Amino acid sequence: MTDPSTAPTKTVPALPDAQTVTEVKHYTDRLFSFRCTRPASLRFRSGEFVMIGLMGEPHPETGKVKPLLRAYSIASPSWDEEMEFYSIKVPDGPLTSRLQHIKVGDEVILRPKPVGTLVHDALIPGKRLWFFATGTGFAPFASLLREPQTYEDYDEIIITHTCREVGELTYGRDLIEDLKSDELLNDVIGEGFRKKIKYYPTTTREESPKMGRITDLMKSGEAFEDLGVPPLNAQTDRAMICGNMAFNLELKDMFENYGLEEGANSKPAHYVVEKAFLD
Ligand SMILES: Cc1cc2nc3c(=O)[nH]c(=O)nc-3n(C[C@H](O)[C@H](O)[C@H](O)COP(=O)(O)OP(=O)(O)OC[C@H]3O[C@@H](n4cnc5c(N)ncnc54)[C@H](O)[C@@H]3O)c2cc1C
Repeated sequence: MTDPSTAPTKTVPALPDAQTVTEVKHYTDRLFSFRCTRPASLRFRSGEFVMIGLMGEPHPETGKVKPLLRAYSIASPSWDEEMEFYSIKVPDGPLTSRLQHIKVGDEVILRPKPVGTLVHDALIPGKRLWFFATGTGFAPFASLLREPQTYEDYDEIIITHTCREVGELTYGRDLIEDLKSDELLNDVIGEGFRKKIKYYPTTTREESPKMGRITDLMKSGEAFEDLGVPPLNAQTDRAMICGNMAFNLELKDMFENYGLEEGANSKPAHYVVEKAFLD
């Protein structure tokens, strides 16, 4: 029998950068959102992402545990007292197969080093701001839609969100509905801010009022007709893209044809792109 006083210790150390979960909402069997406490020292620009995660399993021999971290867009605006994230549930995904089971009071790891290109600083001034998202790519725009600067800088904000099924639009739809009663935006911008928002959700598989990929709907001109705006041009339009790789590349190609140039933090221009996930 092993003497407990000499057995190797397998205690899990206190979590570094631990934050406490304050709210969890599930939307579909593939999507959920959660809120957690915000590190006191964390400053970020709306639209940026951080690394978040959970501790991995202890190594069977050494007992050592390493954090399992993934990039996540911050879905809450820069002024929020808490942090919000909008997440996929990948059934066999190393992180999200576990993260999807978090509950209020649990701890998550949050590395307080925000980065990203989907920020106002990476765009030059314009009149109309477009957000193009697929799936969880809506997350950075959930942050920017609650950021007063978005409404200070632009006359019109158009948010397009393409998902396979109607239920996958719920997080974005609820958020835009809640903006109607957003007191901070009302106080800072005035009640006219609501009139600046145009929301254009589409589905590709399940039947909904507007079906189709946004790229196809733009190529045919249908999206512009529905929205009552002309196709994008470098004088008036600025855009942020956050979707899967194929979506990002197709839109980039279309934007170059419209005469828009890609911007970056170091060189602001007409549009910016970020991947919603790695592949
Ligand atoms: C800059 C950046 C920002 C990101 N922001 C978010 C975010 O706000 N919310 C979020 O859920 N994920 C986001 N991701 C993806 C995230 O980092 C993880 O990939 C995701 O949480 C799954 O982790 P996992 O360990 O369970 O599976 P992984 O091993 O990371 O992924 C397994 C597979 O699942 C698929 N997948 C991963 N993420 C997604 C996704 N979001 N939507 C659809 N399919 C996916 C991919 O095919 C991937 O190969 C972001 C990625 C990048 C690069």
